[in-house]
Amino acid sequence: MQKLIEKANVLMEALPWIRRFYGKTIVIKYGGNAMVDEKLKEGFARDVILMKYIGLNPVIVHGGGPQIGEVLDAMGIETRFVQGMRVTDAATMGVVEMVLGGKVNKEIVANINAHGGKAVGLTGKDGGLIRARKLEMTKVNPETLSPEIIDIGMVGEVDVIDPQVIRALEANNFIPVIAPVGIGADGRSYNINADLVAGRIAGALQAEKLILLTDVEGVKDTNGALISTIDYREVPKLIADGTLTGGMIPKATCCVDAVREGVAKTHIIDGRVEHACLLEIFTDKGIGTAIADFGSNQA
Ligand SMILES: Nc1ncnc2c1ncn2[C@@H]1O[C@H](COP(=O)(O)OP(=O)(O)O)[C@@H](O)[C@H]1O
Ligand SMILES: CC(=O)N[C@@H](CCC(=O)OP(=O)(O)O)C(=O)O
Repeated sequence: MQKLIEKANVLMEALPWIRRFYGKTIVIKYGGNAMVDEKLKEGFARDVILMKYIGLNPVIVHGGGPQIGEVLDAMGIETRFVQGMRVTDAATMGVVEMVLGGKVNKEIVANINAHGGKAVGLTGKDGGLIRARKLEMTKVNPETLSPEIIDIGMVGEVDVIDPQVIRALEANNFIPVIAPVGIGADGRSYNINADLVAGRIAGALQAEKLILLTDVEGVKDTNGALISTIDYREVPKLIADGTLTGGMIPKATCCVDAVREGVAKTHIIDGRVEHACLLEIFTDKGIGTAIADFGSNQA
């Protein structure tokens, strides 16, 4: 009997959060282990469906860097990254679009639908969702010490998000699943980092939350301890002092941008944990690192 009461208590813990987030949009960047491990994949699909059934509006933006890498390898096409971005020539762009917009996107859609949801897959081309422009990347020349533009091909950044197609899907109870491929004013496809797309979509939708799933517990301090909350104004300092490095820099920066655009709270959480999204949204303590406006006097 006690066990049953404990189960009821767990459900009751969720009640204030369900009330608070009812009708609200939650943008989730899906990637890493959560997208390859069978058990985690199933758990993610069920989490998203549960969210939808209790009245939240989940919007999924997915990555797929490793999956693109595998296909490029099999085709004998070399790939390299500059400042975390894949150098994307015409042949690579073809593979990116095929893998992200095709295989990866449809697998996620099929997984959600197999568990009772109604997901619809899109790329940024559908409904004019993601208007992109070429990413101008600069690098400091070590000899002249002046910044130089380096050409990394068809890598884009988000110019404008037109959320109309997402609103139309939400209104009809569909779950949008978005591949990070945009279209330029020139009609060409652009390969965009998935975290950046998730951040801008969250901003355009004025989402309640942006959740980035990754393969670490969250943001850690220099001793390796998890930092549970970070005021968004502190992020530049954490980058400058070397607490945040590598792939965590664009993630945290995209959280800061989303907060600036009006997203109430952003989270970097561990996608290796089963039901990570539910634990973040519906429990009092949550998991991972929250980046938001916690007030400027917070450490
Ligand atoms: N302060 C930090 N806390 C946690 N991870 C960090 C930190 N600084 C750098 N990292 C690195 O950032 C990585 C996450 O970024 P990335 O590999 O790009 O994630 P993903 O592939 O999930 O998009 C972690 O695996 C870790 O190596
Ligand atoms: C420009 C650029 O690097 N685009 C990424 C898009 C996919 C992505 O972001 O996937 P992850 O989230 O799994 O890294 C790429 O080509 O890998």
